[in-house]
Amino acid sequence: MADDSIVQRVAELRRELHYHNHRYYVMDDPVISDFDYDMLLQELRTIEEEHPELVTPDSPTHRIGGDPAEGFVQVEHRHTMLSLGNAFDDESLEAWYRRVRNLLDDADFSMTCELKIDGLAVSLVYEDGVFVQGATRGNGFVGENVTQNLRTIRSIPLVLQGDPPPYLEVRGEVYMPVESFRRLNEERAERGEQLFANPRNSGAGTIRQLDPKVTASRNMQIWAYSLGDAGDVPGLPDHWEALEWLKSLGFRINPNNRLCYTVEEVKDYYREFVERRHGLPYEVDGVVVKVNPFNYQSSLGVVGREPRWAVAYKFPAERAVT
Ligand SMILES: NC(=O)c1cnc(N)c2cc(Br)sc12
Repeated sequence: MADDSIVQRVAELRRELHYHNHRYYVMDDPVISDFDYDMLLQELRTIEEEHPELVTPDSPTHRIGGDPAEGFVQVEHRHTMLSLGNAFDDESLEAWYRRVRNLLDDADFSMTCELKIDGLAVSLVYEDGVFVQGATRGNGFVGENVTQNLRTIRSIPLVLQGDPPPYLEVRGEVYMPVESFRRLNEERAERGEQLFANPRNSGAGTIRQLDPKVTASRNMQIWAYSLGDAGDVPGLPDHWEALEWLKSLGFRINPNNRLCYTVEEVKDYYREFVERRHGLPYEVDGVVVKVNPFNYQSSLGVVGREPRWAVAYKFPAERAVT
């Protein structure tokens, strides 16, 4: 049985490694060298090998879990994963805005503008601040349990910081950075293997294949973009504060998110990113505009599977490069 000093050292190493993991993979702002990080990880691995009774599933040494899965178990989402209505031009964006304003009896309201990431939507469930389940969107009601694959994504926290509630669901988009996609296809071409068509397909394929070691080898990333349900965290007044709170818990939140107060500001944001989109290290296919205050979101509600309080303003389709 390990004595107290070893138990203390293990807890200290885990805290330090989760912290440095957050700094490197979520904040992209490491404060330790790779060598020193590896030394800490190796020290924890050595202790865990000598004291297997100390191993816990959330240990930073256990991101790449067990053997390949036989298949994916289905999971039911506690809160339906909705889809977005689309707008393709300023007129349809303005029509959405007018409809919302009418339904809110001409109240003023702020909106969040967020880049629509061209990846794979996932649901992350945390119990007592520990990552316990990751699932694909599936049909919105039932998805696939891909927990073991998502655990290998370094920008998905295994243990939350701050003071999370006993149950928390977070939604995000996992994606393969463009540079990782290019490198992956280069390697596949050298091996004479079939190439992936685009980062979205290679990212989705990476999450939905059965071997966590393959996922771990492909530098997948995530942008977290909402709570599973605003009701899970009663104290938050609006979506913008929810994003700030998620960031404080250790989630990776897109730095280009912007709070807007008029539809003109939304259009400015959209036009800015029509120009900037191809300079980003990940693919985006539009802007998600959301009514910010949660009380307005709940009074607007959902039609079918689409929230009235959000719209995806899509970027113009581009000529496929043949
Ligand atoms: N920021 C966001 O809300 C966001 C970003 N990227 C996406 N592909 C999606 C999809 C839904 Br549904 S929301 C959302």
